[in-house]
Amino acid sequence: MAHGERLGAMAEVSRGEPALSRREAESGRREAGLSQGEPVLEARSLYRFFRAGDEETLALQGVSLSLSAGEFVAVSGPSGSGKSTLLACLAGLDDPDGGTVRILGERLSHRPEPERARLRSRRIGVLMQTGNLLAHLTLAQHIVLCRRLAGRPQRRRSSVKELLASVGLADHEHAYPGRLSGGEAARAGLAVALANDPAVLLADEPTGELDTATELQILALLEERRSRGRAVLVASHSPAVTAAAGRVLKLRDGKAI
Ligand SMILES: Nc1ncnc2c1ncn2[C@@H]1O[C@H](COP(=O)(O)OP(=O)(O)OP(=O)(O)O)[C@@H](O)[C@H]1O
Repeated sequence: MAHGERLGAMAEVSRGEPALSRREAESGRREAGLSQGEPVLEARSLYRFFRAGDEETLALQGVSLSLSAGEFVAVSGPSGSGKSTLLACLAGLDDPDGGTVRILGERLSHRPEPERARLRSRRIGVLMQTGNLLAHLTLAQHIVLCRRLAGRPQRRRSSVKELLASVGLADHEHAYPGRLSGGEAARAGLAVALANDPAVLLADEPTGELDTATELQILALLEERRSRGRAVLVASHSPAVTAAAGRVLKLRDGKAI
């Protein structure tokens, strides 16, 4: 069984629901307004330098990539190779010193922060290793807040529950992050990143602190996103992540190798 199929089967077991049929996957893509293979995120010749006194770090040196609907790509490379810097530029959390990032054809880089934030909130989900949740908000409040910030009209109240159920947290609508286990917090962070059903999910070491079983659960959920025609990019040191991805972008010293 191919790794993707194994992850799909795991998702099925973990949620007690059948794996997606081809028709369901196609309908997911249509809902998102994406066609299979359509370029969703494009980065051209990204450069990022950091200066501290006389020291200059060349964190990214001309990295290009294209991520399409229905793709799961891993970014791997040794510590300091530029993975987090790349993800931050792709998410519009940081601005590259050179090169461009486009999301669904619209330029994200070199725009004022409020415009980048607007595009990010509507089209990109961001998942980090930790720090995805605010201590004083329940999981339902996180999701409602993300939708409001994206200017989305409130959907049915049940849609919050459905989203939480999709990551196995149906009964945690009113839970605060402090009450969650590490695995639950990781899945809750994923639900929040998916609150606006983004075309692209960018995840930076999302499984770094998780045990193997929880890592596989998260990977199964990412694979399900991919199979629904969304794009997924994960920066990670984990061999399980690179094995789950359809393609791996390797970085060394800020360059794609
Ligand atoms: N804000 C910053 N100021 C100065 N240097 C930075 C900054 N952010 C990153 N760097 C440097 O840029 C290089 C790339 O860092 P980055 O965090 O992107 O690597 P990474 O591959 O994600 O590493 P890790 O796997 O350890 O998270 C490193 O040399 C790092 O020290």
